[in-house]
Amino acid sequence: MTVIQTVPRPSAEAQELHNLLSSPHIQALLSSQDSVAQLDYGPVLPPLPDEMPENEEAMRIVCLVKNNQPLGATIKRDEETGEIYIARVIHGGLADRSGLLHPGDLLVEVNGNPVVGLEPEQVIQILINSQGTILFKVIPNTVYMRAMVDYCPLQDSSIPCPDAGMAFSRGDLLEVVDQSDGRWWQARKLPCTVSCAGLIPSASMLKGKQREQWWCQPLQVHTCIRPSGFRRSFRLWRSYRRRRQSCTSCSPNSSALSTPYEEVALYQRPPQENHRLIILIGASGVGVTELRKRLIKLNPSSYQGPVPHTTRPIRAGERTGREYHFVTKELFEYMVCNHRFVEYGEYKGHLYGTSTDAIDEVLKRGRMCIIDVEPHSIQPLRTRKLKPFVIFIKPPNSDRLRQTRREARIITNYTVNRAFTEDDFVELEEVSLLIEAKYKQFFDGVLVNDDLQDTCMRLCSVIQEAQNEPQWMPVSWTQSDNMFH
Ligand SMILES: Nc1ncnc2c1ncn2[C@@H]1O[C@H](COP(=O)(O)OP(=O)(O)OP(=O)(O)O)[C@@H](O)[C@H]1O
Repeated sequence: MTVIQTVPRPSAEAQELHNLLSSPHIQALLSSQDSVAQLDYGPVLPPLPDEMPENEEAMRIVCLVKNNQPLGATIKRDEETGEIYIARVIHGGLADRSGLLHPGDLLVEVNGNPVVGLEPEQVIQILINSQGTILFKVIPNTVYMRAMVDYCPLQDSSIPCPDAGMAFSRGDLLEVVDQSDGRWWQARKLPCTVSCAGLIPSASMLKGKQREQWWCQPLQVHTCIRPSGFRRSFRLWRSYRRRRQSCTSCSPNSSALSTPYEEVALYQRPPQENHRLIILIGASGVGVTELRKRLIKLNPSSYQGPVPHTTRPIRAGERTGREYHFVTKELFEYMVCNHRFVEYGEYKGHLYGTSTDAIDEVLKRGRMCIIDVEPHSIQPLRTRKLKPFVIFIKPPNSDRLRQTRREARIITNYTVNRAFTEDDFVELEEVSLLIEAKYKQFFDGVLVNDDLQDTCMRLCSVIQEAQNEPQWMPVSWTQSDNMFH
């Protein structure tokens, strides 16, 4: 406009341009553009506090600009702990529109004032007294769950919007960010790569689906793993294994109807607490016994296996409590009736078994107890007391498996000790896939047993991490005694 004004005789086009630019609409548009370009809009949010909490993810800092509207959230006090929680978020209110405050969030500070122990009225007074902006520090009510089933939104006709759904498979760690809807939750998969959450069915919804499926199927698909695929060796403490031929996958209380999500929390074992039980799982012949043996040999003062019980007569050179606990048949059967065994079986007319007491004995001595069990024995061992850490031992790829086991010997029947055959390898690979498919939700770690020495070292460090670093485990294992009966 300035340039046009300085032209002595502007053309018709220049005149028209001048008229256009001086119209009120264009003037308003230009003025807005200038304000935005100069960041000339307010109010200005204060900078984030310097002292950020160490665990940044755990704490959320919410800054809201106070206007004439109410905040649109109610708070409540936990009478036992004195903690203040967001009770409700009123739809359409300031808090709701911010999307940053949710029911169940723990309120830590309001404008720098710690609120724990205060009466809700006192907290409200702080809000009333504050001017301009309000700074909240909250611990979000995030729930972490381990998926115990597989889910695919594209195969679910009941999902309101399949594109908004999130697929997950057993063992995945889910951060559930919204449980306000009884049927559809919102969650992210961890470790989180996308910030946008997806829809997943709620626990009750998924349970309903499982029940429906179970009753609708005319015949249950037989998914059990051939018993012959399990441990075949007949060595010392596990010689009883062969008699275990149960099929647990086809019974109604199998994983098909188990809880679809397991709430988990990060837990660090306090140094004074017993070590976690280490469970090794793997297809027969993959090297579980070998690894376990090597680990114990490497550091016998740290690692130990439980001493099994047997009814077979004691032999010369053996000592009760060392090779076995030698007991009578009556005592053994009494222990079976009282569920004292993790696993037991019969071999050549004698009973053999691993008892929970034998595991406790190792743990009480301050050592790490390493056991290997059939996969279906994992579930009964998953207790708050033992806090088991399950490591799945996997074979390497086909070529490496055959290469590395060229010199290896397997004990297949009684005392026969022979080289691996092609059939052994095929069976090992098949069974390994089946175990992984059916039990992977229970695995805390997976190790590929390629080079033996290398696997042994990795096993060692995984176990150290399991004992000394925070790990995800069921919330029920982490709660204090008075909350958990
Ligand atoms: N990484 C490896 N490289 C070479 N040989 C291995 C490796 N891991 C294990 N082996 C050998 O393979 C054979 C079978 O291993 P192991 O006895 O530990 O199997 P397992 O998983 O305990 O099965 P089972 O209970 O049926 O005996 C053993 O001779 C062992 O030394």
